[in-house]
Amino acid sequence: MTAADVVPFARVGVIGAGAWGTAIALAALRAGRETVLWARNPDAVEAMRRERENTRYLPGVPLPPTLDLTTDLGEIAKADAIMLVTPAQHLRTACAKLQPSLRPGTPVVLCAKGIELSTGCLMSEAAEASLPASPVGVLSGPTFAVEVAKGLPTAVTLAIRDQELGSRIVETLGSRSFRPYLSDDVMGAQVGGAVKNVLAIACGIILGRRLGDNARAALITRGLAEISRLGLALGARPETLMGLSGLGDLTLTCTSLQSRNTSLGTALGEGRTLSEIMGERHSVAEGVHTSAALGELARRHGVEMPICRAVDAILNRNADIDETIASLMARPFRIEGR
Ligand SMILES: NC(=O)c1ccc[n+]([C@@H]2O[C@H](COP(=O)([O-])OP(=O)(O)OC[C@H]3O[C@@H](n4cnc5c(N)ncnc54)[C@H](O)[C@@H]3O)[C@@H](O)[C@H]2O)c1
Ligand SMILES: O=P(O)(O)OC[C@H](O)CO
Repeated sequence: MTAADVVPFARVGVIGAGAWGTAIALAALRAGRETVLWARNPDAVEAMRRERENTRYLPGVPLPPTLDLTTDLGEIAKADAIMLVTPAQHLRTACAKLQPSLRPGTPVVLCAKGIELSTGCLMSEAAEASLPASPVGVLSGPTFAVEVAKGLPTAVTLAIRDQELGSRIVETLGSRSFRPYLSDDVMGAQVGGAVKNVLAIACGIILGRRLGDNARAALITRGLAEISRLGLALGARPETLMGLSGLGDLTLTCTSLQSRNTSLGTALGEGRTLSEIMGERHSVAEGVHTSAALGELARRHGVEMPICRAVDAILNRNADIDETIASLMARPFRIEGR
């Protein structure tokens, strides 16, 4: 089958009008699709309709009049393909609310990056349990929402088991500025995106403590080793972990203060407390929850993740930053690659 034979879906529904949901809706519109964006808050929908801007989560980016906005999940369920873009901890509830009106066979593409705290489930595991009649895919990669929303060049991984369906989703979302690469490694496409948020907090701490560029490069590299160990234990393919959703997203997130996880880590490193930082923010920093979920998941699979464990200890068990860094550096010397 050539690209010319692949028929894109006509109508895309996007659940979640945070920064990323809004940016994905704009990418779908730019690709030429009818697009409807769902937000749970009627006042937010009213404000977006009136101002043609998502002033709370994606200020400064105009919303074209062709973007439909709704609070009715029934409207979303009529779409041919659905993008699910709530924060990771709310994904299961969103699936449960969507399920009664969803037509069997409608693909649902998960865009959250994280691990469910209450169960240790990756996003596809949580969604497949709630939506047994829907093919579930994953979209992940190095993607700051504002850049996608403005149409700056971006590439992502789109992973789904059914490759024919995957090709249709690629055609549906792909454009001259948004380039999805198709994969069938659904597990692999999620691991990098979830773990990099925790590693980005660690990189931020290093920035905030002014520990230097060497330390950050070491952390990114050893962090990639942690992603790889966990990914392989969960059945991911190495090339996925080295691709856009793995190495690509790790590189982006750990090297930019645009990242909410990196900037949260920086503030921690500068001496602020987690509750102070969280009290000033309304947008999500997924690494906080995922760091707590990762410990148990890694233990269950016999995987060593010392950097992620250190972030969890600092965020969730009040560990002292300098002592935690000192104990990471005091670990026994190792052979690289093992
Ligand atoms: N922003 C980005 O650049 C970006 C890029 C790629 C992936 N992601 C991922 O997408 C997911 C969403 O991130 P975001 O940037 O859109 O977040 P955001 O902080 O911009 O917005 C959060 C959204 O979640 C909604 N929300 C809060 N509680 C909810 C609940 N109980 N049920 C349903 N919705 C709820 C809010 O109303 C808001 O629309 C995260 O997992 C994030 O890691 C974000
Ligand atoms: O701002 P962050 O840290 O949530 O990162 C956003 C995206 O995941 C980057 O790919």
